[in-house]
Amino acid sequence: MAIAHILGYPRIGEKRALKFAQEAFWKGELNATGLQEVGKGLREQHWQKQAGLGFITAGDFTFYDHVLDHAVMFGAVPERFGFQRGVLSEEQYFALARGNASQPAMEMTKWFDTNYHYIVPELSADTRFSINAHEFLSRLDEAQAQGKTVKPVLLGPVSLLYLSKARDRDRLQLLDGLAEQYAYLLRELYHRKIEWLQIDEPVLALDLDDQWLKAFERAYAWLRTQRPKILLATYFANVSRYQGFITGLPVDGIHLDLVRAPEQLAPWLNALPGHWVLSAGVVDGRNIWRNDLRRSLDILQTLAQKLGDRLWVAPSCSLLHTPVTLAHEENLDPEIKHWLAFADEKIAEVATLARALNEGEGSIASELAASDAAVQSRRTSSRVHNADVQARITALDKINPERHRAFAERKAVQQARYNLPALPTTTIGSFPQTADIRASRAAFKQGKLSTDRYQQDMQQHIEFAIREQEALDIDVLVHGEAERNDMVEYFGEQLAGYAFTQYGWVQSYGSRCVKPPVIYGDVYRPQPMTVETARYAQSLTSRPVKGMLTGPVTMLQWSFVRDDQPRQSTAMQLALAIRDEVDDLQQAGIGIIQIDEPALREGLPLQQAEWKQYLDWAVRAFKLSASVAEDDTQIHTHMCYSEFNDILPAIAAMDADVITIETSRSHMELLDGFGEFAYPNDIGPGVYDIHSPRVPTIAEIEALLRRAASVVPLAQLWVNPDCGLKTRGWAETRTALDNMVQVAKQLRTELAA
Ligand SMILES: CN1c2c(nc(N)[nH]c2=O)NC[C@@H]1CNc1ccc(C(=O)N[C@@H](CCC(=O)N[C@@H](CCC(=O)N[C@@H](CCC(=O)O)C(=O)O)C(=O)O)C(=O)O)cc1
Ligand SMILES: N[C@@H](CCS)C(=O)O
Ligand SMILES: [Zn+2]
Repeated sequence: MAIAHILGYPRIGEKRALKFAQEAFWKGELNATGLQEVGKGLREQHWQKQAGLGFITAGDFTFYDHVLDHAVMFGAVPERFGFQRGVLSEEQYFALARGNASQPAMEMTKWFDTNYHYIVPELSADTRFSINAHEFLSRLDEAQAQGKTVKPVLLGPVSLLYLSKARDRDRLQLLDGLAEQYAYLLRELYHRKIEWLQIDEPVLALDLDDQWLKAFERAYAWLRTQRPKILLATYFANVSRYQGFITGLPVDGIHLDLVRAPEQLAPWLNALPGHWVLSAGVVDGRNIWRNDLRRSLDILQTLAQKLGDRLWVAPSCSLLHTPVTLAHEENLDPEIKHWLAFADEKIAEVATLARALNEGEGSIASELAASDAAVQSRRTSSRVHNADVQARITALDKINPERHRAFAERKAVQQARYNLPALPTTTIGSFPQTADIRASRAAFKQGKLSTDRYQQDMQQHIEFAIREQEALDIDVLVHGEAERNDMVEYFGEQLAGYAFTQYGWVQSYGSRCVKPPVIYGDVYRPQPMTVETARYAQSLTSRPVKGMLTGPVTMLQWSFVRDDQPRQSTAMQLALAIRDEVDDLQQAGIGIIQIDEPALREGLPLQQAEWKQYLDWAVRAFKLSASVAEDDTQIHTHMCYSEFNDILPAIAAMDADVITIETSRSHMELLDGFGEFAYPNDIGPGVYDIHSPRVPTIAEIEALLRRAASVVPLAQLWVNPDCGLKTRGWAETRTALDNMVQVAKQLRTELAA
């Protein structure tokens, strides 16, 4: 019997019940019991949806982040919070993720190459791991009460350690202490008669040195006896190069991502130990396309002949990265909707595939026919293919990706045009997305507010933001992005080749979600997207207002993308669409234009051997979008949420006139890279951590700016926050920016003296 299962299910609920409960709890509008009830209800719902599978998966739910939950479960709560060992209250748990009055939050960073962010465990020489699995086990009890076979999931010890940061000690020295605690937990699961446990070791997707590979041997040696059978789950890459190590581990099966890395199947089939199961991840857990069941079945049937009962069928990775269900999507074009599968539909797909293996292809005749029809319609639909876009792409080589003149000459003409002071101040684009703004948009979307009224509302918010910035005496203004639901979705809604959903939410971090739009066809820009708004904002002030665009790589990275052509082909189409907008903005008199690329680093392949190829096309896409700018049009770009030291040459090759980049959260660590690599153009290292409601003091901002000035020549330096301010409130934003401008002015005076 082939078994169908999933590696994990989205936690947020069909209509984001988790988000609303979390935020109500944080506002004091819901108590801890109420919050726990919402969690319990969601878990039950998620298990019911998995009822047709061979297992229901437990341990994948979290009230904030699963990496944080593991740190808490294994007793790695940072001492600085002063919490007593043992079970944390809900307030204490959230304090770790979000900070409290006395402590900043734990660090948050990107989960591999996804748009999900995890909380980075903080370790030190004093860390003493000590298991407290009360919550994990009580959720396991809940799952078992569903009357189904339960497969719990854990993040593995090596990945947990690798993803942590240790202040004053080599993390590997902490490995045995951690693995020992895992062994206690596994023993408990064994006594509870759990037959299979899934252990995720996603770091196997990365380039690991010998030390880390040996860490697997050492950690898993603790897990040899008195434990359930272990399915070692890998995803996001080909892991066959570590086969020698992996097959030596005391586990009982492996999950492979056969969507991202189908080429690893053959080597694995040859090397699979005789008693291991193979969980074949054939349904795409990172994208929303309906599975081509016939194609999957071809692969699976060959596997089944060889493996028999040792074959499991699964999505490629946890379904955390897909929206929950298509069930509530009423506005999607029916043809396009027919091409899609969200988490619930993917569960049905793996169940269908397993049924075909167990009961014969005839048992899924109607599902196969529907899948064939969807494949055929997507392949031939006129919605997908556009001759004009193809013609432009064919002629791509005729577009010069370089600006007309070199940076130094451009800088001179731009300075002549704008006459900005030394250390110019600016912000990154968004100002607080207030409840007012969101309520207007919600009313507009529900048809309760006319287009005219909505636009008037947005203009009022824009005018408010402009006046605030003038009062703060900022040099280069922004319109504040009030009209944007999201920096990617907003453009996706206006570009041809894109579809967008009503409830296709995916968790980004904590309670924050994004609704990635879907690129289903050739992308082009039917009409200008931001020109009227930019023109309006500029009409309100004599100071320059930056036009604000999302760049092609970020549009690609934060959308669900076509799987019927290479990513880079879609990136070039996006680049041309943005290029058209840059040109229209400059024709409309907008002389400073920011093309945001926060996801450029995130899109970097997980394995270094593939970096160059990616960076070549990603940088080219950005340059194509920007090179239409005249020399006196100043192109800014912005990056955040990542560490950039390893790609500084590629960032420099983008040749933006100014880059504003997140640095304050990491205490300007980025600037260490400047020792070896002198960034050639202007740069604004962030001096205000916008992730925290805490207002940075003048002294803090000054220290950061002085640190920046010790590495970057003053003539190249801009002063700005780390990122946009959409998640902040106006009161804190105003004070923080006031402090920032004061510091810039003070340093300017010092310079002039
Ligand atoms: C910079 N970041 C972004 C990433 N990815 C993106 N696609 N976009 C990004 O900006 N990745 C890295 C980071 C991640 N950071 C964030 C930060 C903040 C959010 C966030 O605030 N998300 C919002 C949803 C934003 C949105 O789409 N808003 C819509 C709909 C608002 C809504 O929920 N409306 C309610 C009713 C209105 C009300 O009364 O509030 C409803 O529809 O029910 C809009 O503004 O129109 C969030 O709430 O989670 C995400 C990632
Ligand atoms: N312009 C965007 C960039 C976020 S990364 C903003 O300010 O929100
Ligand atoms: Zn940003």
